[in-house]
Amino acid sequence: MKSYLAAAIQMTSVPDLHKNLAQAEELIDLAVRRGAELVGLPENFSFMGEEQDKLAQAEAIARESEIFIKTMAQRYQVTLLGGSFPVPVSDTGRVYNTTILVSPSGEELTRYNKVHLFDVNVPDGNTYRESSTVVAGQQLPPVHFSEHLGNIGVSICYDVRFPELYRHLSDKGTDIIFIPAAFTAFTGKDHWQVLLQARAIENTAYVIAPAQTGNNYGRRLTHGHAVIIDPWGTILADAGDKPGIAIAEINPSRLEQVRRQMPSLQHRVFS
Ligand SMILES: O=C(O)CNC(=O)[C@H](CS)NC(=O)CCC(=O)C(=O)O
Repeated sequence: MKSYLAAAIQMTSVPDLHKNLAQAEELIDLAVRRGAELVGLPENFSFMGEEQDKLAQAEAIARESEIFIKTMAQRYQVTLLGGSFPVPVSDTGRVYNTTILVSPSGEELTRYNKVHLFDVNVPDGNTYRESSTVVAGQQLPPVHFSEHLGNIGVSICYDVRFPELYRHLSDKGTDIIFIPAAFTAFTGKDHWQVLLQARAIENTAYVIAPAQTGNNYGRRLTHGHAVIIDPWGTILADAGDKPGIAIAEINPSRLEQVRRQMPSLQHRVFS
């Protein structure tokens, strides 16, 4: 594993596929011009809108999102996480909430369907029923083993509240955890940073968390603050609340140093 720059992209995705893909390419271009070799897009990067609109356009969103991710990875010669996008599940009328990691040659390295669905009545009065349109994934997320970039584990948004998923990634040797998200503004202000730092600290791993921000559609407000966090829990970069990027160095000697200073993974009793 070498030292390199990684970027977490922050977007305000709207109910317009082509607008979102154009915004995503601009931000990938920015990240690459600043030297990033590993880049992540947020959850639902290619479409944020009413659930019924998303379902109606799911075939096109799925097809174009996947082509877009592979084309961008090749065009910009980066390893790219396609945050998440809907993928129709036959005979259900619903979709998976899916993320893929793609190599600079356009090859799919890993694929994961979000396991934990956001069915929550948020105290601000908004109700979320992700399971009404999304089929839950049935498999733990995969880890991609990379000689150059380190071992990369993936997850999506609401997963961040379930530490057992990350302990699984950690057991598989994960050095870098992706957590692309579209956190609500209401929960995000109190929980987002704390949860991300906890996942980084308890697994002594880097966390790369691309995010949605601002007013996506209707009354949907997302929290922003795409971040990159080091294995000590220090926030290395924060994209604030406007579309943009958080960019920071992923450094194997820092990883090794923190794992030496805080060997908690070696002190587990119940494993
Ligand atoms: O809403 C959309 O348009 C797209 N879908 C999402 O943004 C997903 C599923 S509803 N959001 C989350 O999982 C938020 C979790 C969260 O905010 C928390 O855990 O507090």
